[in-house]
Amino acid sequence: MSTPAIEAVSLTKEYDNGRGCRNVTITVGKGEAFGFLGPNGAGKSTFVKMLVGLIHPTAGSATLFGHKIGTLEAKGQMGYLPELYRYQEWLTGEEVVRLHARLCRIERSVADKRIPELLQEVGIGQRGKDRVKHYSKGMQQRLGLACALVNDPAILFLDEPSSAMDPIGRKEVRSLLEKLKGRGITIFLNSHLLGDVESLCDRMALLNNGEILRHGKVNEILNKRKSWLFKVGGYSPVLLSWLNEFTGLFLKLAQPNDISGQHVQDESIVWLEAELEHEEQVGWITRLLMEQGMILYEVSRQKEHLEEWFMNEVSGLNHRGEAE
Ligand SMILES: Nc1ncnc2c1ncn2[C@@H]1O[C@H](COP(=O)(O)OP(=O)(O)OP(=O)(O)O)[C@@H](O)[C@H]1O
Repeated sequence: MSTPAIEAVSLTKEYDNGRGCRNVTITVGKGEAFGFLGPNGAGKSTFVKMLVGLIHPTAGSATLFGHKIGTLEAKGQMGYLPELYRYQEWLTGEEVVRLHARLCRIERSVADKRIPELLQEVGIGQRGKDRVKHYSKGMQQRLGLACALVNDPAILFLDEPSSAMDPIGRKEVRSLLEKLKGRGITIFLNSHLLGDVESLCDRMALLNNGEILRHGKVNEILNKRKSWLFKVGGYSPVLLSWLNEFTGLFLKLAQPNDISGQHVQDESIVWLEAELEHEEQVGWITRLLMEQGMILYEVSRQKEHLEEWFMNEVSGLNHRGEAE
């Protein structure tokens, strides 16, 4: 088996106040995109800061491509966009990226070619000669992405990479990340933008109060809940109770906002929703509905989105977050 991009074993950072993150064990394969989710204060940034060598773990260990975290060998493999970034506002965008290139010991001729390309790629190609103090927050975040990419990293750590951007900027960053993933770069993404995690990441972990609560493949996690919708005519509440009693399932009326963009005019036409274990049950229900004289207009599978999954997972949890 090839060396994983990240291997963390019981990685722990306990701050003096007892907060931080505890016992995080994960493996991220080369070329994978990994999403790290959790409510505010769950410990996501703390974990990333340990991996990039900014803070020392209080217990456990981790490697990047087989190199111990914190070593030059590990740092040489990575690019990092911190959550709270701040660049020298008296420098121009180009100069900031050049400074990062020098810190990474990149030859001048290579940097000369790469810097304008990178600025172009992150969408501030026309503004490279402007001083950072004239950049908007979104442009500074784009600049941060260019800095993170300057050493052509094998792994990219991104802590909320588009938090300062408008919807257009976020969309552009999403496509850039898709492109980088396509080039084989491993991506570790801390994000509250669950749609981005859903579309980009292969696997994910959910952190709460510093500990991993769930982890796994994004599509497997989202496929676990198998909800189906049946659009039927000739509905009556009596028929619904009979159906539930007969099948032992829990069919219910779907709320209109569960079915985005679908408007039903006629009140005798409704959407029924059921969570089914097996796909064969769809045929069975369909037959029963028709046998009871209902008209079946449509059957569709309701895909759960990461947003709903996240809300279900964290609701009711005792989340310490930022509370005292
Ligand atoms: N230097 C520090 N000293 C003490 N406590 C800290 C320190 N840095 C973070 N914490 C606390 O550790 C916990 C985890 O913080 P962290 O920033 O890692 O969370 P996060 O999941 O990244 O949050 P967010 O989504 O808001 O960025 C929080 O309770 C935070 O207040």
